[in-house]
Amino acid sequence: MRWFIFAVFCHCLIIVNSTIYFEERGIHLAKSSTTPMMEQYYEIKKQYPDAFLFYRVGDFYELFEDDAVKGAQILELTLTHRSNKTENPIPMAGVPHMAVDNYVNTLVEKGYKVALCEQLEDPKKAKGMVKRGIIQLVTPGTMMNEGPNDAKDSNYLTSVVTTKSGFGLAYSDLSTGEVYATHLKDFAAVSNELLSLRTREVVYNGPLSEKDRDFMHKANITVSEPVKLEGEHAEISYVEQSLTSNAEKEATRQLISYLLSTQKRSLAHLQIAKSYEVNQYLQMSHTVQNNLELIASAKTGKKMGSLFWVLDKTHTAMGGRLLKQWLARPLLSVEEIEKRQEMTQALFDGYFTRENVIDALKGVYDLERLTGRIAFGNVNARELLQLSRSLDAVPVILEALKQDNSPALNNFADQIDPLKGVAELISTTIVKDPPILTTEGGLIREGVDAQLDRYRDAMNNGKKWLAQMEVDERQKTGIDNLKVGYNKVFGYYIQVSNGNKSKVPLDRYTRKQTLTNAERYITPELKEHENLIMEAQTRSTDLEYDLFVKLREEVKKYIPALQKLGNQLAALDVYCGFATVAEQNDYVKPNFHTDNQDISVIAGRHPVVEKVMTAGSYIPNDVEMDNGTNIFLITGPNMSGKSTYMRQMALIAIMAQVGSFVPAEQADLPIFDQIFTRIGAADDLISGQSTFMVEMSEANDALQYATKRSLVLFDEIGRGTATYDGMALAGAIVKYLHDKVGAKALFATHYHELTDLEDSLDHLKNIHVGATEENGKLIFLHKILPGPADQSYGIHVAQLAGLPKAVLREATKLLKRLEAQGSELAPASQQLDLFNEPAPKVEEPEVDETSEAEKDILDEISNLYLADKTPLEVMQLVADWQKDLKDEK
Ligand SMILES: Nc1ncnc2c1ncn2[C@@H]1O[C@H](COP(=O)(O)OP(=O)(O)OP(=O)(O)O)[C@@H](O)[C@H]1O
Repeated sequence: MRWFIFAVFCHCLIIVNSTIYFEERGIHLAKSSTTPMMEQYYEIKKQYPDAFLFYRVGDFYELFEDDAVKGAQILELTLTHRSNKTENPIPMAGVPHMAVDNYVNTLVEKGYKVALCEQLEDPKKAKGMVKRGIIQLVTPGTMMNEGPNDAKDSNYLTSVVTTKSGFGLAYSDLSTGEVYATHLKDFAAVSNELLSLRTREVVYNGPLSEKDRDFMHKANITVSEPVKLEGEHAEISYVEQSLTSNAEKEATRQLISYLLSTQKRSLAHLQIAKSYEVNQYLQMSHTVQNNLELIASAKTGKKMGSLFWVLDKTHTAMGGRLLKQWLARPLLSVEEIEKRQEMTQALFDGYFTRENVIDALKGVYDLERLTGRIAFGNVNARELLQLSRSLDAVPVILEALKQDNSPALNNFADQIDPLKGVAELISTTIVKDPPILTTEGGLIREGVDAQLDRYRDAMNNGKKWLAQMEVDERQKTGIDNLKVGYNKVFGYYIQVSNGNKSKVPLDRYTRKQTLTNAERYITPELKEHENLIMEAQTRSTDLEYDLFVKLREEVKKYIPALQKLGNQLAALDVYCGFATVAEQNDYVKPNFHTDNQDISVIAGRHPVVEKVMTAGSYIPNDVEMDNGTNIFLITGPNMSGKSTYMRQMALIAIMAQVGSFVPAEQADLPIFDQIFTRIGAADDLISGQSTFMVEMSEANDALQYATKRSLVLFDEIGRGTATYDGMALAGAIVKYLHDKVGAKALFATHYHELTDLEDSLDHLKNIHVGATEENGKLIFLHKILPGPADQSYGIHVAQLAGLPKAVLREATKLLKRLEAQGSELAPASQQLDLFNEPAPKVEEPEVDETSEAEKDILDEISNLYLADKTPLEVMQLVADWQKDLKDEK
């Protein structure tokens, strides 16, 4: 903090007289409007026109011109001018170099890029202008510092290339070095992938239409130009080695080229790209994932209330990130799912094993990101120690896994290399509690390097000599409180309080500094020893840094092994979490069958809804879709639990295919290939479509792309338009799903007329959510029952919501009248046949039965200004109205 205040103070001095500041550093301001320093600045800025240029001057990074104006506003910096002498002063703002990360994060979080320009030589040794250059371009997709983001979030940079047959797409999280590549047919698939990955930045080689640009802007994705790199790059050939598709290779090369050119260093942690196909996993569009609230609540955008919130019992950031990846890409292969299930089951059964593993995992740091920092060259000694402590936890984990009698756990342990050598190397080199800075010594243990030990001896001897000098000088001078001290400006000195000044032997002592209460002196001997100590200190600090770098380089060799270990521990963390959640929430292991698409879930629950309710109050429900039933048409009052029931089915399917246990007493499931939803009124703000348009496009997606192996959830389709339109569309959609698609579908509706479809559609079954009326009050049973609902209770729900009584009375009257007219106009059978014939033209119903007297009274009431009346007058008025009404009858 003190340093920070000092730095800010210094910067103020610069602002007061920047000319002195620059001249002190040997930067002479030219009389003309452009100085050599500014010329250098403009030269560098020219290469990075779309980035904020942070230009290092001494202890500050300076922003100039527009960057300064804009930066000062965003970062709340003081905007000043570089020189008040020139006619056109240059706007300038600065940030202390020690605090630069925060400022860079803020800008990059907002979608900007930052070019960090460093002094590439020691300003004191520089002849003329200090050499400067860009050491890194920080962009939204390459940000490594943990900003406000959760450590459990990945930060992806995605590269997209257009090819003859479609698109190649590759993405990477620079902090962990993971790389994935795929190829896609159309831009819609690309957009969906970008949104699902929550990518922050896309490097794209093709032209963008106005619409696509708008999409990127709304989705908060920064679009960057590809960079062509000269020459061969080991990283590129390493990463792309296992790719076969040209589109994927091209996208990967473009990705790595961009990373290398922005980071300006070798990136030894980039991993071999993993090729994937979107249809290798259970496919869900970004909207479906959002609607089902897999990672975040749709309302708040926060973790709480999502499936991730329920399932995330991980203890490492790596585990959290992996769980998110798994939830977005559930598996299709029963074999692979069952492998995950075996691990979950074994940890579920082995309580003590799990507890021991979890205890050890709590001591494991983010190995994936630590390895990233090692490769990047910005790891410090404390982080290396974190790595070694994490590695110390591995033997404990292995012992726990090996002692368990589960073959799955034993096998898992056999695959793990604890990298003991790395842990030992670090812990025997680095001291127990090293400083954050790597350049000021105090990092390396004694006994590691003989030369370093010699320097340290020299320093210690020197210090001993100083202590002895203090004793000797006290004796010689008779000054009891004489002290030998040290400060950064004057070095070692002898301090004598003012009261003893007269005893100072001025023939030997030279006065150096006067304080209020004391004087400070030096002697030639003192300076001689100071030189010896200082030299030993500088040399030992330099040597320590070299030894540290050597250690870092040594650890670098283990990066692939460390990444593999990080992955294994992350998976183990997720399995332990699955087992814990299953135990705490009473989940069961689902079974899969691949010969048919029958669903049998006994006493299923919604994992999130049950979690926010008081224990035991959630009513479990079955989903039995067999014997050729493909569609459940669900009716029932609002608020009874239709949506919950449908979502519950989808979440159970996803949890099952991820390898988790599920909230049910028993679950026998098929493998779903895709999930489609049309749920609620979650407006799709990114596509800029109207609510009804979104509703129809989502319905269209399902009708076009769903297969017999898909799960479709349609909630109140058609309600976004006029009743008959909506009903007609809903009916037609059900029929199409039934006749042409054959997917498993849950279809909730308020159009009771649709329930008659059961008679004509063999694979459709009516079910409803039970409710009863007691003393005029609606009681929700939340229980799924066979057959259609008898009425919709909409008005009861409106009553629960507290609508004015007058509205409820009027609605009830209208309803009765409409029901009566409905049966007159079209007998039930005819109404239900709506989908085979054009909608009957309905005469506007006559709804106004109010008598003249009633109308007059209502008029009077609405115009009555109560503040003008006394209570007695009001009573009189009411009596008059009663009389009028009686008279009319
Ligand atoms: N099985 C259940 N057990 C207990 N409570 C439930 C159950 N299902 C739903 N609920 C409760 O009822 C509320 C409303 O459920 P839901 O939104 O699913 O109703 P809905 O029938 O879809 O309503 P609408 O037709 O108005 O959309 C839930 O938020 C939950 O509190």
